[in-house]
Amino acid sequence: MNSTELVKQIENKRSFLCVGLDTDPKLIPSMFKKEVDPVFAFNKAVIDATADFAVAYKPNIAFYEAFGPKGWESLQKTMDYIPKDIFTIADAKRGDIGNTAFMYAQTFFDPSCAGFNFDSVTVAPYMGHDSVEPFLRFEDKWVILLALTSNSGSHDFQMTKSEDYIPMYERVMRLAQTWGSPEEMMFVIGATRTDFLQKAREIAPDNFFLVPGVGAQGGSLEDVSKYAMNSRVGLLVNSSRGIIYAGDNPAVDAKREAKKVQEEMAMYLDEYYIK
Ligand SMILES: O=c1ccn([C@@H]2O[C@H](COP(=O)(O)O)[C@@H](O)[C@H]2O)c(=O)[nH]1
Repeated sequence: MNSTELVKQIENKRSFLCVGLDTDPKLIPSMFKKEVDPVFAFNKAVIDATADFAVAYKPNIAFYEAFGPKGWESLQKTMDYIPKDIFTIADAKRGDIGNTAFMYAQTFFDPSCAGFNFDSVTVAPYMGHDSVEPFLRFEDKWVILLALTSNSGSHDFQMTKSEDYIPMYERVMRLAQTWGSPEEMMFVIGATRTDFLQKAREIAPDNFFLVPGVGAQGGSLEDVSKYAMNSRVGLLVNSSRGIIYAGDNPAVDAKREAKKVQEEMAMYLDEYYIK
């Protein structure tokens, strides 16, 4: 999916919500446990309940690969079920030397390999340009590079400053913009980093940001919208647990939560989105 299609979808749905499919078999409500594939049955119910309010789905790959072939199969069925006009993110946080990185890219982008056809994959920048470039070889696919993450450990490396006083996350964002255009590269900026949202937008004015950390992690949707929206919206805000585990019945509970977030987003689009 290209950025024009993504922005159009955001405008039509008045939403920049990404629903995280972090499906933990232990947390699936009992009504799904009798199904042949409880993970897929649950995801299907969540997708049915939230597709009107979401512009993206983000299965976190850890929740699927932990269960081997069965998990990969649940992921494949989930991907096949997601409506084709909705953006998809493989939250895999990959990163390795070039030839290995290309294999990872094929895994998620080339349907003739593992069968997946994700729009994007999250990538760790630590190994540098040749570990990211293989993901950029695929047309209309996106790299989502970790920049300033939502966890407390983000201080350990991402905030450290070199002799020129530039924090690591800023160096990553500036250099990575020389590797790929805003049409193929997004950055992960945690919603919990309110104090840096404005700075991140200053560093990368045109890139989309994938923003995890609202909902269960407590980040403010209003601050994200106020400080990081750009003239093409430029935001995909993720909520996983806050939506998918909102109650025992996704058709009611996940729907209610997704609708609530979408309505708040529509308000912020009115207030902060200046084309
Ligand atoms: O900085 C980051 C990068 C990725 N994540 C991922 O996003 C979701 C958040 O889930 P919630 O349940 O809404 O907290 C999850 O898949 C994380 O691995 C992140 O939280 N922070």
